[in-house]
Amino acid sequence: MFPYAPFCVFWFLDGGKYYMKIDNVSYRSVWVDADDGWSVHIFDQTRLPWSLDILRLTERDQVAHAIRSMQVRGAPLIGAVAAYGLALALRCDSSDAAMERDAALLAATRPTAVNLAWAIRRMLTRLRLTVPADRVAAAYDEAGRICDEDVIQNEAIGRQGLELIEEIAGRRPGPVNIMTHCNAGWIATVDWGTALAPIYMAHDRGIDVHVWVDETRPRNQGASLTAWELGRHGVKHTVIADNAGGHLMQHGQVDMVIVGTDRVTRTGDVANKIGTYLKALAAHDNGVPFWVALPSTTIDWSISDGVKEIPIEERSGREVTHIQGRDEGGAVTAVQLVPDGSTAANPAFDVTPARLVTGLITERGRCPATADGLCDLFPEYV
Ligand SMILES: CSC[C@@H](O)[C@@H](O)C(=O)COP(=O)(O)O
Repeated sequence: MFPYAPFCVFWFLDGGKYYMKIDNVSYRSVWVDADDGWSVHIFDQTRLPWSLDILRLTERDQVAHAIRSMQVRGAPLIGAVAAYGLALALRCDSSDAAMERDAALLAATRPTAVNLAWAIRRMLTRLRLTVPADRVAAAYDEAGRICDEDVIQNEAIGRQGLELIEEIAGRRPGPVNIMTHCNAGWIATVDWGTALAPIYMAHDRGIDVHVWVDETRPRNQGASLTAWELGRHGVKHTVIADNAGGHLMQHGQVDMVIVGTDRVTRTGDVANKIGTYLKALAAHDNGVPFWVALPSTTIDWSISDGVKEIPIEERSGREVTHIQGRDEGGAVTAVQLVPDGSTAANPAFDVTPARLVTGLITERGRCPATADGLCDLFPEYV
């Protein structure tokens, strides 16, 4: 068995079909192999920005491992990859019992991003109505639809957010300075991204945008993924220590903040990567607009109190005690930051209360982070 293919540009898609381009080759963040028609491909995000490796996933357990270890990450993308994981599992056993077991296993790989549970639920809704003999084909079809819809939604989010950037750019000369936290770009979704989609659109339309990229300790998704994405696309950006945000806001160097999210309550509370709450507090204190970009698949309509009800993932303390980087010889290595014997706590997400959120940018439009605001855009869920 040869589950991992080294990076090679074998998945060439007709130019311009997808937004994400790496060295002029168009990609999505997850795809089914064109030759065998069933194996699932992702970029190994634990290797970025140092190396661009494609992983070929052929079994349920490889998918579960990829999600847990954050080879794939970002709320919409883990939902899409888990959907394909169920398709892979059904290739081995498409009985009712196996399907329910495999779905539960995949849904439990990470707790906070609600897109994961949503995608598995959606797969089961269709597959429970499908006879076992037809389930594999139905599963690939449904996973493909989830991916296609994610792309459409993110592009729409981009258009909605673009209006905000255009409005700032029209007010005065000079760059529009946008701060973001973690990575909510195309590598966190199937394509486009959520928080970064408006930024890419603004850049492509010739608007002068500059992004303050929070490094996003402990796993540094900002420094390693957002900076990489923006750099590939030619978007001006500056990586900052997470603690620098408040200072920059106090000195008028931030026009707006846009972040993604892993789960939004029906009342507009926002769970996102740890540290987002502190950015929202600083933005509130300095009158800086704080926007959250999300597809509706990230809304958890069943809960109202984010602080009490959103499960917060606790990850290994080693992500705090150690840091990975490239040494001067070019080797990627991890080094210890803390004294021997010091322990570390690592809550991976926090909740920003709705009162600190200027508004939500969704595929259906922008709205206040309130139950009424969400209800106006998505009346069918209420
Ligand atoms: C479009 S991705 C939105 C969020 O999922 C993102 O901001 C985030 O917090 C990702 O966390 P991660 O732990 O890297 O999966």
